[in-house]
Amino acid sequence: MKIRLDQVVKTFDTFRAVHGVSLEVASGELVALLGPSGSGKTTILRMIAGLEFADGGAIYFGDQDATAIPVRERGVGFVFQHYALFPHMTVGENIAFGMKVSKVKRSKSEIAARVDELLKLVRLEGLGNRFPSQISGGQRQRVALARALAVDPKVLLLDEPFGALDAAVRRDLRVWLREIQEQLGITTLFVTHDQEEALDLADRVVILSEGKIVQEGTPEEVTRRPNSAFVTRFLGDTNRLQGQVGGGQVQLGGTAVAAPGIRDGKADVYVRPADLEWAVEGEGLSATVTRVIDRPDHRRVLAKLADGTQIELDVPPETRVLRGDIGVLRVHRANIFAA
Ligand SMILES: Nc1ncnc2c1ncn2[C@@H]1O[C@H](COP(=O)(O)OP(=O)(O)OP(=O)(O)O)[C@@H](O)[C@H]1O
Repeated sequence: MKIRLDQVVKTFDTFRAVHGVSLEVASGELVALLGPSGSGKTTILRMIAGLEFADGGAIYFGDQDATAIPVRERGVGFVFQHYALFPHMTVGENIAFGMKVSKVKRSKSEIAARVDELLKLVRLEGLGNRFPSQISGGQRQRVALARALAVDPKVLLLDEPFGALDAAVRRDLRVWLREIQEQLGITTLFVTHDQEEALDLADRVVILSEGKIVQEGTPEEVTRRPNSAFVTRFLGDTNRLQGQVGGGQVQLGGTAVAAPGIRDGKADVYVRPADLEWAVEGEGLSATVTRVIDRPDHRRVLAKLADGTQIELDVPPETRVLRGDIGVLRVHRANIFAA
């Protein structure tokens, strides 16, 4: 099922939370809505589900205007971060709940067979008789997904479903969710404020700020070609340097970095920590190391340029670098915006 939003607007009292958002999610696609807190992600999802009404624009399910489709008939499965399971029901009963209240009548044995099938799909075979308090947080979110999938939704809406879980469990669940989504081919919208999660999971990422879409594209497009300083900063750690563009290049400490399509004049040059190289001598920006932080797969070096600018760069874990060392930084890649 394809979903299309056309110039959707939502205002709460006098506050406009969503400003004319247009968006298309192809059938079977997994799209992440990514943005800082308050950017309107949840409001957009709730409007698609029919839990909130748009006060401008339109939402289409396939070619049909969604306002004409009652919430229960939209065929939407929802999983929220805090969409608690019914605590007094077993895992199996939780999964069966939607089927029992659905307009589509199923026999007891049909429901039991479907519950078994879903338990297998979410890899919780044998746990059907446990209560939610007797399983882990990650397992509970898998039950929540099975419950959402029980009634064969055409669209799956996930609102920070792994938000409350620890980092390692989140990563496992991401891989698992992607596999299930591909297996079922179900159109999915996933809300998150976690860049890594969005980039890992999605076919396409839609970045929101203050109720507006500021960029959308594949993970590769948005990471390699962010269209603004906001997107560049939001997608990950970055350094900001001042530069002067001339003839399609910007000069940084004696090295030229390509600045295609940027008009001559002052520019902000954003450089990710991994796109800087540390050298003891040679051409580059002179810097003094102020701190070294060891991380599992690299060393993060904090350094100061001659003009006092603080810089962060990542070097391989075995690099010999100490606080107080003086060297040079070379820029390998940058995102440049006219200032
Ligand atoms: N029922 C409501 N009444 C008034 N304002 C609301 C209501 N729901 C949301 N808002 C406001 O609309 C804006 C967008 O909220 P929304 O929950 O959609 O953002 P979000 O991007 O999902 O944020 P988060 O990541 O924190 O969940 C916020 O400023 C929020 O305070």
